Amino acid sequence: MARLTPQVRIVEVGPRDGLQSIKDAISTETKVQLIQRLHGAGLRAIELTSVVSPRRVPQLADCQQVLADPVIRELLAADREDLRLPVLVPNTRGLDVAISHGVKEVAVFISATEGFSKANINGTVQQGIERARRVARKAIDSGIAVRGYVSCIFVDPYNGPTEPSSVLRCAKELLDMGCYEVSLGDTTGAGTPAKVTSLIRYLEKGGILLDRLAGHFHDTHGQGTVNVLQAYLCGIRVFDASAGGLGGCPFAPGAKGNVSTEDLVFMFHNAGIDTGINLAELVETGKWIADRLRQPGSRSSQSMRNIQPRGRELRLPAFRSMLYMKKSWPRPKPTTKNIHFYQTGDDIKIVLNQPNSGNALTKLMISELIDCFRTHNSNPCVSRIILTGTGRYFCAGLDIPRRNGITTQFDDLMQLFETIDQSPKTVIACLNGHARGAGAALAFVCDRRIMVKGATIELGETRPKKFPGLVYRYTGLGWNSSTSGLSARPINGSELKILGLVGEIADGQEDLQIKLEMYANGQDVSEKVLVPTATKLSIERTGS
Ligand SMILES: CC(C)(COP(=O)([O-])OP(=O)([O-])OC[C@H]1O[C@@H](n2cnc3c(N)ncnc32)[C@H](O)[C@@H]1OP(=O)([O-])[O-])[C@@H](O)C(=O)NCCC(=O)NCCSC(=O)C[C@@](C)(O)CC(=O)[O-]
Repeated sequence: MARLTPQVRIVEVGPRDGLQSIKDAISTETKVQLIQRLHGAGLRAIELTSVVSPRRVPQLADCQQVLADPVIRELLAADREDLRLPVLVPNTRGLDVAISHGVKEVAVFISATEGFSKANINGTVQQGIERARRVARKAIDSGIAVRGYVSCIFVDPYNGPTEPSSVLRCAKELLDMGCYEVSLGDTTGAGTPAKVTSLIRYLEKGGILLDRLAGHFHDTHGQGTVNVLQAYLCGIRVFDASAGGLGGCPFAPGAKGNVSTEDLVFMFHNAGIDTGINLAELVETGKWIADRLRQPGSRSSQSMRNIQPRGRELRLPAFRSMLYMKKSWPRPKPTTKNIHFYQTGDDIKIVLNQPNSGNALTKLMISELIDCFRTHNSNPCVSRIILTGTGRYFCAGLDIPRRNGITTQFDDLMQLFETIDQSPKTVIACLNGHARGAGAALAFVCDRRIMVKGATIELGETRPKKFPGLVYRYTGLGWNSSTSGLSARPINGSELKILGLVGEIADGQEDLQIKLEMYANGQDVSEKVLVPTATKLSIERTGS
């Protein structure tokens, strides 16, 4: 059995499936721009068009102009393994046209059912298989990759329910003829999660490997995303989708658009599963094309138009916990010497990286942190910001060079605290080690805290001035006898947990990462740590 990875690959079919059944003429320029924007949003598999009978699909009659456009030619010429730009072809004639434009991948398509096969390609299922085999043979001989579709996996619009054995037969034929992957087309959108599970299990038992399958769900009954989720849970990792939820086959009456790419990306990112796609740019593109074609667009783009990006309102904790798995934190983002930052899904992790000085905050570090928070505070695709450090300290306080007084640094620090406090995201301090003075206040400015066992927090002040004063403001605690004792001594995690100031205590650094992920996923979150933000309280300087 193939080893399953959490990552998914999304194949954007908007420029072909999304547009093919739209009646009003769409200019070649708009089609090219759509492809360009999708590529710009991070999509790395885009079905460009189809080379089919222009009488049958008039909307794509300009396929050759699309392929000959300089923008598309440049994309096709790019020698990049991570970029797949298939073109749908029904026969070797279509393949020849595709090859003449430098296309490196084609998609062949057959139906599992006779009624749709006749309507779609004017031939039987068997004739469709033979045509596809001729295309695949010639393509592979010419060094062109071939992807395959099986349509009507659940229901045929003319014949009714589909026999799973026909789907199995077609999938096997496509793989045998050399398709590297078979996309299962729920052409009519009749699928439900139960049907999805049952068919995938059936195909698996029939000898088809899950990593050779993709899901292609239409959203006729609003089941698109839930079918994708179900297929994901069954082990499928490749999904076709269309920006703006456009689409449908002109030969499948009643069928609606493909599941929208924005909704899939939104769902996967909320589950901590990276797609490599920039959701904000994708939403813009989905809105742009839907508006141009006077279509309603995807649910995600409709809701994200009016977003008040209070991170936690965008989260779907149930999905996150259903799909819980250990995350990787890939690709260090442009980073400075002092601060590293990483992104996975909708989470940003900021790591203070000056372990030799206990991550004490220099003027430069404070300004870098302010920039970093400002950038992510305004990004609607980020839900949580996690602040942590390397070494024995989370943060040992302020690093004040002799020649500078504390005053300028304190002003900067206040600005940082204000920026964090006013962040619309959920900010979690993940205390990898001790926090002292300004470092302790930094932890308390965050919405939530988790810490490693053995770490302590020490404000280093005995009077409600400066850092203790800030802490009481940010946490909403009053200066009373039970909390005033926090100021003068190192306090351990257990004590802070009793006071409701820390959500979780981890047994070690590895456990801290696991607890962080579970905590961020909304698992076992105590309401006690959802402290009120200080923006409701006035932030005053409490002394210098
Ligand atoms: C399959 C054929 C070509 C058979 O076509 P045919 O009707 O059997 O007759 P033909 O082979 O003699 O060709 C008919 C006309 O098409 C021309 N022709 C023939 N081939 C080409 C070509 N490659 N490029 C451009 N033109 C072509 C050919 O020259 C002739 O022109 P005419 O003499 O009428 O002026 C035709 O029925 C056809 O093009 N059907 C369109 C199929 C289609 O695009 N369907 C939608 C895509 S499939 C889909 O949506 C499902 C999927 C993949 O998304 C997954 C899912 O959701 O399930």
